[in-house]
Amino acid sequence: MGRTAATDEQRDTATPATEAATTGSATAPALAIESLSKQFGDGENTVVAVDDVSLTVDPGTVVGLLGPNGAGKTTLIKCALGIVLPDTGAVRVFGSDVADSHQAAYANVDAMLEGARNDYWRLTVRENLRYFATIHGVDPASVATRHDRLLDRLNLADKADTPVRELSRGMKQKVSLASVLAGGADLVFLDEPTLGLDVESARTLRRELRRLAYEEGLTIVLSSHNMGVIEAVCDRVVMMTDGRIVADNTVSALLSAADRNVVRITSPDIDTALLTTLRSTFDVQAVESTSDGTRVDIAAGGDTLYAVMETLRADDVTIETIQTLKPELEDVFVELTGLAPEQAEQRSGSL
Ligand SMILES: Nc1ncnc2c1ncn2[C@@H]1O[C@H](COP(=O)(O)OP(=O)(O)OP(=O)(O)O)[C@@H](O)[C@H]1O
Repeated sequence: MGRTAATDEQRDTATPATEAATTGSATAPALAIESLSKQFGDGENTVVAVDDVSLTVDPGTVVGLLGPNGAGKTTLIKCALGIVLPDTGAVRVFGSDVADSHQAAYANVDAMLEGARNDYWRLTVRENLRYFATIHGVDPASVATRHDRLLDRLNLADKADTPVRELSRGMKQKVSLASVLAGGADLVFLDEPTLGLDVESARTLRRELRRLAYEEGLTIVLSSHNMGVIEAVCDRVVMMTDGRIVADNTVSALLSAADRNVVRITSPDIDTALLTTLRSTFDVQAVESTSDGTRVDIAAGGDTLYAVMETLRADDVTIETIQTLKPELEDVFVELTGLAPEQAEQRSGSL
């Protein structure tokens, strides 16, 4: 899977250092889920949470799971982690089938579920990192530099010797993430990692996730309702609804495939009669009065733009401004999941 969807934030942190991780010796996928299904309850109360899902994640990539509430994201992650037993299907982690060798398969895997993990609040930040490295079988002294860098990058260095209980909620969450990364796992699952963080902390965290993937070859599977996070951090987006995958591609490929090119035209000459004509001929999506005249948004895929221009010319309309609005990930999400736009807005607003 290529990294064609690099945002500015991604480019800031991108280095070629992890090419080996994605193309070199590690030939097995970091995660391979094959035909996995999981249902809860029985009879009339049966809920099919995950329905025949297959997914392969390459080492050193960041894959985002996006979907409305109840789509099956958490269940899929829990099945991948062996916390929930699937009804059917297989999970392989770096080539090891988790059914054959549970302990070995998960040796280099860690997770932060539901935006937090159980850090020890009486311990200091650094003690937590050392503790979680130890339970991963890593001598904390051997990863002290890594811990310093993590604390530094997540702006926690000056809190390193402070007990976690004395930190703000956002800081606690950053400690949770640092703890997940402290043991040097090669694959981490992060469920809503930026939930509840302020804008600056969320940005810091996104940057660090990108850096860890690009520079250190960390593989990240991340679930979030926040499309800004998904767009900034992920190489690839997997959209789920009703337990199934409805899209699986790079952000840029999803955006360019979206059939939602909208042209925005502003003119003082657009009157009610012309608006009626436009509405009856085209897909007029919004109309607004501005200081430069009336502003109209029209869906303009294919040759529609030419037809719109022709209609305006026939009415002697002088155009003040014209621009094309690019589709956003949210539009693709709405299109593929069948959600109402306001539902998607609520989701993307919850940083
Ligand atoms: N332990 C359980 N018992 C019964 N039903 C469950 C259980 N866990 C999940 N479900 C159901 O499975 C479906 C998928 O839930 P899941 O939590 O995986 O979705 P999700 O995409 O993570 O949703 P959200 O974005 O709200 O976290 C839902 O209908 C949910 O109610």
